[in-house]
Amino acid sequence: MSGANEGRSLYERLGGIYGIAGAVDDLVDRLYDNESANRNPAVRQFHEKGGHAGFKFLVTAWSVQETGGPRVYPGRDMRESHTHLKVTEDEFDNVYTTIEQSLFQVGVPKPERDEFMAIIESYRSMVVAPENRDAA
Ligand code: HEM
Repeated sequence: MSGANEGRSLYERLGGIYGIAGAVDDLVDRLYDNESANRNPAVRQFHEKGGHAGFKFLVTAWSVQETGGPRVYPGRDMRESHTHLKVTEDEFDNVYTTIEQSLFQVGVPKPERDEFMAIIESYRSMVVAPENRDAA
């Protein structure tokens, strides 16, 4: 017997554009208000510039593409867009947990949450600055 999810991409199981955009809407609002994230001066400076709507668009498009949806992401790659922020492992963990909270908040079931979080984890080494990386 085949499972209910057989053949359906993570993108489809997350509810496509509407589902993903809804989760990112919640996530970006949390991140902009996240005091721990804002302790990083470069992150705070970016957040103080505003631009929530554009950032939501970029993160939605990235997530759509990464989960097997249409290739719509027009932004920079993960290394290029984070190098200047000098992200630490702790800061990555903080954002990771915030993403998980948003997925939970908008009702994404555990298997899809776990699958999405594995994608996020796979980008850790590109987002955390080389000088801040824990020895493997
Ligand atoms: C795997 C985890 C992450 C993903 C998928 C992600 C995704 C993105 C995307 C799609 C962009 C836009 C790229 C562009 O401008 O073309 C971006 C930029 C940015 N990210 Fe992340 N991010 C991650 C982790 C983090 C972490 C851990 C932090 C902070 C601690 C962070 C803070 C920022 C900031 C401040 C920008 C704007 C940089 C600028 O334009 O000056 N991100 N991220």
